[in-house]
Amino acid sequence: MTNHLLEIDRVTKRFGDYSAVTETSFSIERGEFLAIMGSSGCGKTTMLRMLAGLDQPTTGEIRLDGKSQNGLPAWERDLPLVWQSLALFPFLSVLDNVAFGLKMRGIGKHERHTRAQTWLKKLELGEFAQRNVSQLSGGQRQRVALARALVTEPKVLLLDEPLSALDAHLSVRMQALLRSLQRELGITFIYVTHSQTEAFSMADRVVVMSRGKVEQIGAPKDIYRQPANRFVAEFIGNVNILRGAVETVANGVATLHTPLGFMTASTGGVTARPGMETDFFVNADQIALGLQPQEENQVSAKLLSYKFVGSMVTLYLELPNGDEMKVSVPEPVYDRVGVKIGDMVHASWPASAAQLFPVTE
Ligand SMILES: Nc1ncnc2c1ncn2[C@@H]1O[C@H](COP(=O)(O)OP(=O)(O)OP(=O)(O)O)[C@@H](O)[C@H]1O
Repeated sequence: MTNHLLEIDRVTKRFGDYSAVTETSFSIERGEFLAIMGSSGCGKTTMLRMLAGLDQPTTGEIRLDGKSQNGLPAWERDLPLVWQSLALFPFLSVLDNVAFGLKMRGIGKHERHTRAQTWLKKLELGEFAQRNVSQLSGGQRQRVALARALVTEPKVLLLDEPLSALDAHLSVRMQALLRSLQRELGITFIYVTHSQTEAFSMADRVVVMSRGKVEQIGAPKDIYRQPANRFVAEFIGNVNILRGAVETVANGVATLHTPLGFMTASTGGVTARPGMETDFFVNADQIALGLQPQEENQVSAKLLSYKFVGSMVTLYLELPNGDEMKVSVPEPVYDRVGVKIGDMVHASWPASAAQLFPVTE
């Protein structure tokens, strides 16, 4: 007997010659909020459709509570996986769209309308209850679809980009709401998104996919701080990737010979051998800026541009070898350093801010 709610076991889905999902394995726990994240066309929706029983794997197996679901259509499963879909009923009011699932369960009109109203209010849609869905904006429709999926309080809810049409403020509010509802109701959420902010702010674990394959699975913090490879590091985007040849290794720290001079980096458990060429990453928000170097690894670089990202400032520096380096600092630090475009500045970081990628052979 297994404790996993869902197991995806070496699943491949081909459309003709094209492999949309390739040899993918991972599991989902009961009550977990799992986000599947990746760029357009990487196979997220295909994976969700297979979990829902709307598509069948070409090879491999999907197990629910240890039982194979291969060949079983959605409606024959012991545990229905509710799919949050944007396809609302155009001939029904907003209220009746949301109450529809309750009507199908034989719940009386008064109760289903009261429950539908409660969910509409939670999703900030109370005033639209009597409207026709054709009179709603894209973002309002998305929230009606969410209310319709949540009103029946399913055990497992599959969500495909449910907040993509919302503006930034509303999206942040809805993220907080979804997260607290998911915890409160104990629903297992499988949530497909291309948005790192959504995935990282809500999910217990994130699956990062690329070209039909899983690149990394882990808690948001682990993916952010310990990207498994170059793809994840570039996709998550808050690191700099450097390359060097290992000179020495001692106490979990490698000294590397790089085009920018000698640098140190944590091995992160990788067996690094002298002479080995390897990529390593430096976290952009662990780099100190100043007129003098403050940490053991340092480069002097020219400020090319900067941008404000919330309360942080991201600075783009030109390194002596022509490469670019990104540095994120809190706004007061940026003000204190007082560097202007075209100025030279020292960027420095400790070995603990840098780490080798696992070697893929
Ligand atoms: N029915 C189909 N027939 C042929 N190819 C398909 C079919 N469905 C999906 N694909 C292809 O499989 C790949 C994965 O598609 P999928 O919809 O899973 O991507 P996605 O990660 O959800 O992308 P997006 O973020 O753009 O929605 C794409 O290249 C797509 O063109």
